[in-house]
Amino acid sequence: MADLFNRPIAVLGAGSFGTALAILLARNGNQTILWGRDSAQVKQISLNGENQRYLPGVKLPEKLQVTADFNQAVANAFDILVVTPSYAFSETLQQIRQIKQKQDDLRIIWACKGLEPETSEFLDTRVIEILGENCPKAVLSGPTFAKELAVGSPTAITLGADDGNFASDLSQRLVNDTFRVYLSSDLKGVQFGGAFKNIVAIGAGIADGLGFGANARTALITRGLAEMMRMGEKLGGRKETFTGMAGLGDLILTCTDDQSRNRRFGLAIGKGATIEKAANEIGQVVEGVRNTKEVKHLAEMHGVDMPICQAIYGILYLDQDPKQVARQLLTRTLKVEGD
Ligand SMILES: NC(=O)C1=CN([C@@H]2O[C@H](COP(=O)(O)OP(=O)(O)OC[C@H]3O[C@@H](n4cnc5c(N)ncnc54)[C@H](OP(=O)(O)O)[C@@H]3O)[C@@H](O)[C@H]2O)C=CC1
Ligand SMILES: O=C(CO)COP(=O)(O)O
Repeated sequence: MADLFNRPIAVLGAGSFGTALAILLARNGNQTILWGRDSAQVKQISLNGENQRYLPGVKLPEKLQVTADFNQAVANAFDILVVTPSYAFSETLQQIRQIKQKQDDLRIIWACKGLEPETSEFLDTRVIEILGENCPKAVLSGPTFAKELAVGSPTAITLGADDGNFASDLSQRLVNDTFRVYLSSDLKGVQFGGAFKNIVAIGAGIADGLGFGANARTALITRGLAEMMRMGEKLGGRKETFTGMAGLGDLILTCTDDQSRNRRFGLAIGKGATIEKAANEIGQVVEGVRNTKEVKHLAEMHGVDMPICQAIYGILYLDQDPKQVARQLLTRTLKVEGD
C-alpha cells in the first residue's frame, strides 16, 4: 500500500473537479501532481494554496504539487486521471502519448462526463484508439459536486474499470471515511449515465425556469431515467448501472440542486436568457450542451426514441420555444409505462 501511495498520480485539468479530486488524493496520502494549462492561474494557485477561480475557500494540502508543465506531470506518473472537459479528452490523450510513447505501464482514469464531439464515440474507445488495447482504463462518475467533495462532505461514486488490479489500486487511492466507491465493470453504462444526466439536468432547469413545479421536475427525472435505460442498454450498459450512482444518483443530484451548472444553465434559458448569455454567466463547463447533440446523434444512429433529448435539442439548436416544446412533450401519443 505504501508503495502504491508513493507512485505518483497526475491529475490533468485544474478546474473545479480536477482540483477537488487532487485534494482528495493528496489528503489520502497519494503522491499527487495537479496540472493546469494556464501558467498564470497555476502560479496563483501555488501562491495562495487555493484555486480561487474554480474552488474558492478550499485550502490545498501542502503535499499537493501543482504545475503548468505537462511533461513534468505526466513523465513520472504511474496513474493518470484526466479531468478536462470531454471535448479536450482526446487532445489530452494525444499529448500523453507523445510523452509516454515507450511505456507500457500507463493506466488511465477519467472523470469527464461526456462523449467525443462530432462522432459521439465513448471516451474508452478513444483510449483504445490513442493509447492501445492494453492500457487499463477506469472512469469515475456519480453524484459528486466538486465543492462538497473537496470539503469532505460524505460522498459516494461509481468507479468503472476494465482491470481488476487497477480497480483495486484506485479504490485504495480514493476511499476514506467520507468518500466511498461502488465498483463496476460496466464502462459503457457508467459513461452513458454521466453524459445523459447532463441533458436531463438542463431540462429540469428549463422547467423550473419556466415556473413549472415539482410535478414537472419529477416527471423529467423519472422519464429521463427511462430514456437513459432505453438508449444505454442498447449501447451495452447494464440496468443496475442506470439505477445506481452514475445513473439515477446523478440525475437526482443535478436535476434538483442549483450547484449543478447544467441545471443553472437550463434555469436561465427557461427564464428567457440566450444560450450564449446563460453559458457566459456560468463561466464553467456546461457539458450538457454538447451532450445533447452527441446523444441525439446516437439516438438517430440506433433508431431509439429519445423525446427528452430531442426536446432539449430543439430548444438549444433549433431555437424552439421552451413552452411549446413542453406542450409537445406532454401531448405525445400515450404510452404504456415501461415501454
Ligand atoms: N465540477 C463538478 O462538480 C464535476 C465535474 N465533473 C466533470 O469533470 C469534467 C471537468 O469539469 P470541471 O472541472 O467541473 O470544469 P471547470 O469548468 O470547472 O474547469 C475546466 C478545466 O478544464 C480546463 N480546460 C479547458 N479546456 C482545456 C483543454 N483543451 N486542455 C486542458 N485543459 C482544459 C480549464 O482550463 P482554463 O481555466 O484554462 O479554461 C479548467 O481548468 C467535466 O466533464 C465535468 O462534467 C464530474 C463530476 C463533478
Ligand atoms: O456532474 C456533476 C455532479 O455529479 C456536476 O454537475 P454539473 O456539471 O451540472 O455542475
